[in-house]
Amino acid sequence: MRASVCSAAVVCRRTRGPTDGRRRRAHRIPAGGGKHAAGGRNQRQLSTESSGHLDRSGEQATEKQPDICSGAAGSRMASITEYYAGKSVLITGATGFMGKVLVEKLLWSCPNVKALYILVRPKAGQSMEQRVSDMMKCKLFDRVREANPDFHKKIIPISSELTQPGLSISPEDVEKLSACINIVFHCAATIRFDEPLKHALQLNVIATQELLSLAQRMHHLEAFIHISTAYANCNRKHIDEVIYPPPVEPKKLIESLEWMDDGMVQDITPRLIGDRPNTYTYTKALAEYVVQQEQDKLNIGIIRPSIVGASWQEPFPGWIDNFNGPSGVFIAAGKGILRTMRANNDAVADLIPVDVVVNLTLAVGWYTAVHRPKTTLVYNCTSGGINPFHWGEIEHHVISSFKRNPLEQAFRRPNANITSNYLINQYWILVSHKFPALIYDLFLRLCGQKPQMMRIFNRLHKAIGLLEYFSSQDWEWNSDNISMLMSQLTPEDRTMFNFDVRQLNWPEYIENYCIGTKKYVLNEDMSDIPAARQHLRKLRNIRYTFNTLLVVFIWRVFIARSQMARNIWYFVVSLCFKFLSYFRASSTLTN
Ligand SMILES: CCCCCCCCCCCCCCCCCCCC(=O)SCCNC(=O)CCNC(=O)[C@H](O)C(C)(C)COP(=O)(O)OP(=O)(O)OC[C@H]1O[C@@H](n2cnc3c(N)ncnc32)[C@H](O)[C@@H]1OP(=O)(O)O
Ligand SMILES: NC(=O)C1=CN([C@@H]2O[C@H](COP(=O)(O)OP(=O)(O)OC[C@H]3O[C@@H](n4cnc5c(N)ncnc54)[C@H](OP(=O)(O)O)[C@@H]3O)[C@@H](O)[C@H]2O)C=CC1
Repeated sequence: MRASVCSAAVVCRRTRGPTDGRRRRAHRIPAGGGKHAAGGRNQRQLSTESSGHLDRSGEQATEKQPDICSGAAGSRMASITEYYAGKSVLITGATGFMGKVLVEKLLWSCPNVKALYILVRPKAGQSMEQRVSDMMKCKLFDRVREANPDFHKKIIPISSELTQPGLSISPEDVEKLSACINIVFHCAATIRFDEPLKHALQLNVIATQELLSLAQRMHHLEAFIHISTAYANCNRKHIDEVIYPPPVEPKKLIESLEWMDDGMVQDITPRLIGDRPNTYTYTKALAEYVVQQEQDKLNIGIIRPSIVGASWQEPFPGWIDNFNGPSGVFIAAGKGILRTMRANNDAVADLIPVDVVVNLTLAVGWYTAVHRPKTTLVYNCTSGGINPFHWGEIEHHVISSFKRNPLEQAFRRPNANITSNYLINQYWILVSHKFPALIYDLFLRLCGQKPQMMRIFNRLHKAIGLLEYFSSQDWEWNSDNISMLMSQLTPEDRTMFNFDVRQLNWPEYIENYCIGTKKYVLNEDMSDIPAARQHLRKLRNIRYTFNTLLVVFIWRVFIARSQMARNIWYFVVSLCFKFLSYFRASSTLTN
């Protein structure tokens, strides 16, 4: 029994589980027809688990798993903060967008967490140590740094390249992790939509399998939390909190791809992914299945966030550090480059702030470890069913926000036209993207510079093409498990680990999101806004002048070629003249 696990909770052995008061009141959680009963797992696995987890080689781990539960009447569950006190946590993908926010929130809200082990690889000429040190200097960690300047001592980097056998973790590190880790959060993945299948499979599926094997060697593991995506099953319109049968048995796919060269894999990829739009969603679906396969040996929770956006509240509103998902679209629109896109104005834009996902993740870690649900619980972390907001509304708020807080050196004034009609979109691409790009590149050539706008648009069209699948249709996610989890939290936890998106004010969120892209992705200074506004005014005047010249030019061409155009022109001019004379005469009379 580990007294340090939590001060207020009753710490009890698993063998006591089923007879324990709170556990007997098993939660029946509706999840797409499947029944999950918290506590039931104890009964089912009593004989194995009361004598410790089996490791991969079948040897029994020496120590029994501690279990926290509310036992006798009058005792209470550990709060989330209390639960993480004294715990050692393993995080993959900690250098990524979501991982960083998870690390920050753990350090902030669970200051007594014992250690955060993070799997990191050297990258882009930077050593693992250098990367972690840079990460901790990031503005995201300001409040943590202020509260505890030594916070970095809790972060223990472990060198790991997830695509390598055994995750390329040294035997010493494996020993270390096996001995101390209590909770695993698996966030690492390739989230690229154009990832070759072999690589996506390697990282999203095989690395997950490797991590699960490592987890089984951890003597004190209480929960394994896997981050999936709400779009893993985007080939369905209604998505329950269940794991659907995989499109193919992962083991068979892995074996088949092993002997194929890259060209062959590329050829069969469309056939394999079928009605999914990319290798990302396909491999994430396979990963869910792979994770679920271990549910008899591990306490597992799966979180499926939808489109993860900037932070809503924590550590401050609008934190974002990448171009993924909608962020790149917002920036391109704010720069006045992107002016048309295929999206359904009336479809729900299922954005979810990153801090909501992280708060839910920590709550799921707590719930999975403390309640030990009988089977893997899936949490659809979405906003559309609870507080819907639509792409048309997003477009309106993004554009108006960037007009109020413009980005520096915009190409054109922000203005957008989203449509679900292919032909209309093609028309606007021609008129609003290609034509201005051609003119600008011509201008650059005349100035002796290298043309660049057409190249930028080609890249943008490729990126947008990959996103349109998600912005052109609606999905409906069941989120009963989220509601169930919320009902399990104390009022304090509900505030500190807030994942209730009913409170989210979308226009305010979008405004902060746009400002966040300016400040943290583009590193632009807010003090430059007056100059940026001045630049937009200049662009507007250029546009008016250009439009006027264009009309005059076209009209001149018509007049030169058509008698009818000349007649209309004389008629309009004489009409204007008559009006002017009339107004002059009437104003002379009144004076
Ligand atoms: C008309 C305007 C109206 C505005 C309002 C309407 C809004 C509609 C928005 C619709 C958005 C829909 C979003 C749906 C997202 C669904 C998400 C599903 C949820 C998930 O589970 S996963 C997370 C999402 N994943 C992604 O978003 C990844 C997508 N990205 C890619 O797959 C690749 O990046 C891409 C697009 C294929 C490009 O590849 P490549 O050309 O190789 O470029 P790199 O990625 O290597 O990037 C090079 C360099 O450029 C930067 N970059 C990337 N994207 C952009 C961008 N859009 N604009 C500017 N710069 C960009 C990137 O950071 C790299 O910079 P470095 O400095 O690192 O070199
Ligand atoms: N962003 C989104 O909109 C959504 C994300 N998700 C899921 O959330 C999770 C986190 O996503 P997000 O933070 O946005 O993704 P990021 O791309 O920002 O982060 C990915 C993380 O995985 C790590 N990683 C990738 N390849 C390797 C490798 N070969 N070896 C070691 N580490 C590696 C990256 O490390 P490095 O820094 O070294 O590259 C990085 O830390 C993913 O599982 C994703 O599927 C789900 C729904 C939406």
